[in-house]
Amino acid sequence: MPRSLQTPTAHEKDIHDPLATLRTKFHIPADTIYFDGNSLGLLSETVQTRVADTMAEQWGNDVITSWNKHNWINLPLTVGDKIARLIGAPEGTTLCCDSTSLNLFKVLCAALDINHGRTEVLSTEDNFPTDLYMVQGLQQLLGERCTLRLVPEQELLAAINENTAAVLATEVNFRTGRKLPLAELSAKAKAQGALTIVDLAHSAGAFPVALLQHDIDFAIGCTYKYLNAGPGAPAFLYVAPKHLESSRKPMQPLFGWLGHAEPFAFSVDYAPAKGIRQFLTGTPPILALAAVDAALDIFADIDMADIRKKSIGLSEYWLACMADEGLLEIMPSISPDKAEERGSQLAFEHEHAYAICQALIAEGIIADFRAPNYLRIGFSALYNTYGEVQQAVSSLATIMHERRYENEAFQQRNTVT
Ligand SMILES: Cc1ncc(COP(=O)(O)O)c(C=O)c1O
Ligand SMILES: Nc1c(O)cccc1C(=O)C[C@H](N)C(=O)O
Repeated sequence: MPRSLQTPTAHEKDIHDPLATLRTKFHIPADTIYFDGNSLGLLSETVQTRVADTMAEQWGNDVITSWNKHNWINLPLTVGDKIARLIGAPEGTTLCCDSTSLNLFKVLCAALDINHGRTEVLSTEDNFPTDLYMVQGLQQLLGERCTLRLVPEQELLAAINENTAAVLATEVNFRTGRKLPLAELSAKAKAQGALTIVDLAHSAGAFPVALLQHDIDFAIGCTYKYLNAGPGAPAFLYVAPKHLESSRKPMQPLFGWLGHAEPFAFSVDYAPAKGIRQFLTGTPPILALAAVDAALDIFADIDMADIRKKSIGLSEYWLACMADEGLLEIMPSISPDKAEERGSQLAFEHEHAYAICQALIAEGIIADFRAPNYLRIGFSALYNTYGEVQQAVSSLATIMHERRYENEAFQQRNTVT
């Protein structure tokens, strides 16, 4: 059925939005409409206050006693447990630490070790590059014990076979927004004796995830997108309970002292801590972790199903507005047509996508560009409104009709796009 605007209006949709009040928790920059929460989520007052307090009270006044007094030492685990609730993971299986890239390295090693008769990491050609680079780096280290096979995303399921040690899949494609069917992926992997490693960078906080239910072996992801924990905030890592329970030797090779069974014994030889703690490496970045902790508090009373519902509502409305303006013919969507097959973003193709994005930014509408020629729009159910969608698409229409992308100033490339 063709999408059409009809009723209710954006204003009516906003009035009836059950999540509408959450927007007031966020700092919305003046004269800005922000559709880039899929790259960097917005700052909330909750985070700002907690970081200021952690700095002034805990670091400032309680200084080193805070490791015990404020339980800093266990923050990667307590924050990890809060993330666990959003990704369908049980307590004690998730850590908040390091970057997504580093965490991937750790779980890749664990997966190859568990499935040690096999060497193949199977992934998609269009995966986020850092995921592929981490495998390539590991390959350099392990030689023949690690191989990488890349297939087109739509062939991933069929490509899993008896040689596959681990399937490495990003649930939501960072360019197209296509959402892979984790349940089917996991079932096929299990049937072939392969393990699953899932990158949830564009999933956590964007819609419900059910890691345990889908029997996923390992997961990683970041907290600075839909979880709004701030630029470079620590990432997360999940290991299925069955692997944590059955491990008899260190599961990963980065033997940091805080992953040791007794870090304050300061012994010469490494012995891994029990459970998920052994995936820790060095001293946690407390200020950044405090930000993640506070950012997660915003999700405490929210049903992730409501977030998903609104995210779909916003993206469908965006498409309806574009259809109404006649924009989909000149900049077609490269995202799946069915909302259930998308994450929380849309992407559109146009040869001048970069300049179009810059022209939008000049109007205070922040989206982003991804090479080679895609305009990406990320929807955050916590703070975006239907009114913003309407206004942004109307500006986009003006930019396209006036061909503002031909302006040279909008064609100058920045280092970070
Ligand atoms: C799918 C995916 N994985 C990983 C990353 C980034 O990893 P890191 O946190 O190590 O920079 C991103 C975005 O930057 C991403 O989109
Ligand atoms: N992590 C980023 C950064 O440090 C600078 C600029 C952008 C990012 C991103 O998160 C990119 C993002 N993963 C993407 O989907 O394109």
